[in-house]
Amino acid sequence: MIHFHRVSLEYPSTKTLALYNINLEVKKGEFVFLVGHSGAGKSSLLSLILKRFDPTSGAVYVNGQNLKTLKGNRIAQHRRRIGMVFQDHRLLAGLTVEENLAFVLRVLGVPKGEWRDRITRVLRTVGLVHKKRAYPYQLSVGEAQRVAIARAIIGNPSIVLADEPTGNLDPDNALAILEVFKAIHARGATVVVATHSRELVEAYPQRTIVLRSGQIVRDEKGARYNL
Ligand SMILES: Nc1ncnc2c1ncn2[C@@H]1O[C@H](COP(=O)(O)OP(=O)(O)OP(=O)(O)O)[C@@H](O)[C@H]1O
Repeated sequence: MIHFHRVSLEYPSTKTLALYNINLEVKKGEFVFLVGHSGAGKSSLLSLILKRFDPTSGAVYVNGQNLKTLKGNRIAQHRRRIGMVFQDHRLLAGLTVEENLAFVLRVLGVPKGEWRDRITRVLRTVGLVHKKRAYPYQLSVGEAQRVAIARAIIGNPSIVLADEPTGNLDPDNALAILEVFKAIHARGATVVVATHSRELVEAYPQRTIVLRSGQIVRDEKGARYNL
């Protein structure tokens, strides 16, 4: 589903070699933790899957498609098939929870008649049906992050990427977020979560890829890892 073939990424502005010779295969339906020190290259790797950048060398394939060959509208189409969650929730402040979700459905071109059911379904997944009329400022940080996940999955993406999704949360809230990712995984999505949190990795022993200075230094199933 996601395939990196000898991928390196150098940021031209600073000549930083963020990723070096990455070979990686993530299968459909897999759950992967991406761990490593700050600056190890986790966000850069996720950015390549989204085609925010092209690699300096090597190739990134998603569903068999070399992302380098995507142009114009097909890049937008590619990104719409991926649900992305960031450390900060990035909800639209002037819109309620359900309006934030409806906004995505409009962009995706989903017929209006389906909105209410789709919104209720994702809010049920994240346990926040009762907050659908709340504005982001009326939510706790953990709730806002769960809405952000609802927004990422409302288009039924086959791939969900998360960059430090629990970075702003206390351990209990972080585990609540993990439960949501587990549910998404259980429904068959491919999930890649970049995290600093050892607790998260230990709470859900899955494939764990350790990046160090832009290189993969470990890639194994299980909770134990050293950075
Ligand atoms: N847009 C950019 N331009 C130039 N250099 C960048 C850019 N983004 C990241 N870098 C550099 O690339 C390297 C990898 O950064 P990246 O953000 O991928 O690491 P990370 O593992 O996600 O770190 P963190 O855990 O702190 O988010 C770092 O040395 C960083 O300074």
